[in-house]
Amino acid sequence: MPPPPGRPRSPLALVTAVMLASLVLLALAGPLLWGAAADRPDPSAVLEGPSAAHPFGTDNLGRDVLARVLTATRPSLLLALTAVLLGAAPGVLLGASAAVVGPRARRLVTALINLLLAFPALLVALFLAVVFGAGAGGAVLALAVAGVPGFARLAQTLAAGVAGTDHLAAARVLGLRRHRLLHRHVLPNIAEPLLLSTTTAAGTALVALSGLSFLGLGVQPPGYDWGQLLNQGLDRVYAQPLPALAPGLAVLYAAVTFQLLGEVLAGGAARRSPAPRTAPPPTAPWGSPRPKAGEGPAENGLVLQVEDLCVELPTPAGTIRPVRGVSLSLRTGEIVGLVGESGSGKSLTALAIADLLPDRARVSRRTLRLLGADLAAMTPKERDRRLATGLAMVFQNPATALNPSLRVSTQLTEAVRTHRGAGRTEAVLDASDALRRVALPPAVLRARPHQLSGGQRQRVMIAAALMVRPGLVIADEPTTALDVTVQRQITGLLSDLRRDTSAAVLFISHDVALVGGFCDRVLVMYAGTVVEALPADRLASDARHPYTRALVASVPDLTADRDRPLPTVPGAPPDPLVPAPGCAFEPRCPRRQDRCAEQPPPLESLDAAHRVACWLPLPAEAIAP
Ligand SMILES: Nc1ncnc2c1ncn2[C@@H]1O[C@H](COP(=O)(O)OP(=O)(O)OP(=O)(O)O)[C@@H](O)[C@H]1O
Repeated sequence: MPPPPGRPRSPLALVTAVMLASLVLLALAGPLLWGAAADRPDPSAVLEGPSAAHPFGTDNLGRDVLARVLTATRPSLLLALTAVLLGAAPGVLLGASAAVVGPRARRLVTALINLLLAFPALLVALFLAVVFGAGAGGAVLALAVAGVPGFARLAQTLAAGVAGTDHLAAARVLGLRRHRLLHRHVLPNIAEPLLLSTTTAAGTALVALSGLSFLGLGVQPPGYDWGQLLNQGLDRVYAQPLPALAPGLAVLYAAVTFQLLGEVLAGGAARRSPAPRTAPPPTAPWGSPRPKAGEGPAENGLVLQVEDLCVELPTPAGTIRPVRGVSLSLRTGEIVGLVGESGSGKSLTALAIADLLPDRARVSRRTLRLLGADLAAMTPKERDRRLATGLAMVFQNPATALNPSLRVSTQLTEAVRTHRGAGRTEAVLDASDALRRVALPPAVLRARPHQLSGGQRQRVMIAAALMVRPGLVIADEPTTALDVTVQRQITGLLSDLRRDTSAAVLFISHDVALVGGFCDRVLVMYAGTVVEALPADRLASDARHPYTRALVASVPDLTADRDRPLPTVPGAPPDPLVPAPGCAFEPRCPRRQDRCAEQPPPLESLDAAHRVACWLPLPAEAIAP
């Protein structure tokens, strides 16, 4: 338990360390030092009270009680720890599995845990101890089984937190199998709190085990543990309290030690802070060319084809339709921006394409083709495989998109090892090449995410995307959490990725200026639909939808009067629970007419490259250059 640098070791930690060390020493040395005295009967000193020779008296065979208590440290601790570990292992596996199994199995696991928790653990332990028969083995097994539901519930709750993280979503996109998701991504991230609980549970198990021995259900003579010594001492507790007090104090001492250990470990975990950050290196040019992207051939150059994508989500207030008939397509080597205000449905569109929406979401689409393959017609397994090899996601927050417990090398190599069957050395060489392409030194392979800056982490995410050689990269606000200089570096990297691998990039952002300067085409989303699609270089000068125009106008430029508030799109986005019968932008639109409130406008072509969904699009000449 090393304290964080510069912090004094707390007195509690010191006391705990001393208590723990004394217990360990006693457990190791007790039988050697006092074992003989503990087992040596002395008919001349039967049931004696405290004396200089026997500070805690003797038992009914004249054996020294103190020697027996000290010798019993080892079996008492070993049995308690065994019971905890035997209960924790299946409990944790059962609970944590809920984060990686399908919805039906998850419901089953939850129901099973709820059912098991309905029975009080102590009663279960007592009942099972009777069923298994009196003895140390039966008592340990009974306590282990009784402890399973508690560990399962704890692991389930902790794993639910990991289940919603971007790094698990990213690992799912990579198509990792369930057992790998479990032992690589879920268990390492819940290990710390589980360890803390196991420590405190060891104290509880010790008391419970002593209780069972005390009741005659645990360790049987000639073996003995603290509970059994307590039982023997209790017969004469009124006449001579010390023989009963000694094992009682030992149980208390060990239980308090485990409790304190849990407290100290928890305090240490809370204090542990990320390592100092280092500045990202400047963007370097790409190295040697990579093989072209994607596993399958793009159909007519089309990497992604989505038609009429709809998402429905049940919420406590009612069902919402945050994505309503989105159609989009991306060609090889194309960077397409998806822009819109917060809540317009950009992320849900991306998640629906990547099959990463929560189970309760209902998704429908007329067409969903990735690299020529019809995802909608595939079995879930085939779809997972196609998505894993054809699509890579780069998430907004690189801090959560990388698994904090794994080294960068593991995170980069696991997908290629899984899907391409690449050997470890080949995968590591590939990973170091991918890092070089995002201008990170190979030393980063040994780092854990918290040792990297935000920009470096996002580079690692892009390197991970490079590793699977995807045909399509979906980058969901990948630069939002980064400063402007690093933003430019990251968009530069994505451009290079497109150039060198021909991957198509769907770049999601609410930053119209960024998208206009970096993408080939832009799709503008409002209230779950695409309202305008046009070449990026025409965004600033040729947008025809009043909403797009308002978005563009809200971007400050260097000539903006700094004394005046920045322009915003007037009004608020519509309530997703109350869909408008007509154009969703109508209440905020300066050009609205009766028809706009009655009928939703279709997305119609203005020219070969420009489509707009508006009954009254702005005329070209009305727009300032
Ligand atoms: N898991 C969810 N459950 C219920 N509603 C959700 C869920 N995820 C998103 N929504 C709602 O769906 C709508 C669209 O959300 P989405 O995240 O796609 O928007 P966005 O355009 O990506 O916004 P942002 O730029 O803020 O990420 C919002 O109204 C949001 O509140």
